Amino acid sequence: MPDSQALDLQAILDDIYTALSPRRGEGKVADYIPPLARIDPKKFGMAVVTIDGQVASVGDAAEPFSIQSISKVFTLTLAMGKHGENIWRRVGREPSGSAFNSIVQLEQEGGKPRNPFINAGAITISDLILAGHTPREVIGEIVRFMRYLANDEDIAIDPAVARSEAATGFRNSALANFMRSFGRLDHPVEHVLGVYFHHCAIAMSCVQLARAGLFLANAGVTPLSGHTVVSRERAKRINALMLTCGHYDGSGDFAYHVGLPGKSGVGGGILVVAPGKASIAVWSPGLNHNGNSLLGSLALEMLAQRTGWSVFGA
Ligand SMILES: NC(=O)CC[C@H](N)C(=O)O
Repeated sequence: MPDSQALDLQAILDDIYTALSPRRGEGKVADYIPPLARIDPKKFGMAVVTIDGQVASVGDAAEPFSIQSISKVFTLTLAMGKHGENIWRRVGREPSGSAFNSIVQLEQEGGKPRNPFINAGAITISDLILAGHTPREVIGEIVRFMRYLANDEDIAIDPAVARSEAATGFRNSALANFMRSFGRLDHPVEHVLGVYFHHCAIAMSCVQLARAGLFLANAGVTPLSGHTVVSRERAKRINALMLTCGHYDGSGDFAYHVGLPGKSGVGGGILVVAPGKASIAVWSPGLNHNGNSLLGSLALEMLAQRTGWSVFGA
């Protein structure tokens, strides 16, 4: 299999774009957050940024979209930075096998979420990063972290999406109150959800997202600045969680077809890490039955086949 230097990534992305063009609009756009329901279902963007600095992109790769649950990779990174391995007292690291917003398992398991990527787990992570801070400070910190990682000051929260999530987030509110009833949140539910809704409402383009994920592909060091974001060990662990839990109850299927650590969001984005090679982001708003981007998953399967980047072998 060729190394990434020898791959014509732009040609690969162009081929994927052409092959999937007739299928644009397939899947179901998330409609429980009203501003997401208004996004053109035919949007499609994809970007690959290699650790040695190559950038390839196609379609709507420069257009910001709501990153939603992809933000959970970055809040997990911040929480690990603040609390280290102690976070595992509060949240598990096993695939849930149930929907991203399920409440059933949470009751059976005493209010301890299965992993940091399902909604209950990410709400717990928001509670952890709130320690000693106001919601406003923490929200600012998360946005600054995204700007720093992507090396791009233009990244911001979409306030309409954040407001809408707060207005319609009955299920998330139920999850948070439920955990609080088990004594599993340290801060007021409104504060925790305020942080959670705002980080889900961050808007980024595929290019910005792929740049932000580079540290996970490069053993914890972002090649954009040369800074160490996390240790090599921690980067591996975050990738492991993305592989096993990043697509909710579709994580096994994603590993089977794509074979790379990835994290999806209901905005239709997916961030994928090819360790030692590249960071990849794709955006196509139509979702499959697990709430993961339908065409995005197909595009990544095609990319993994063409590049030989699967972590399970070329
Ligand atoms: N899967 C997702 O992207 C879900 C995130 C969304 N903000 C929610 O809480 O429902």
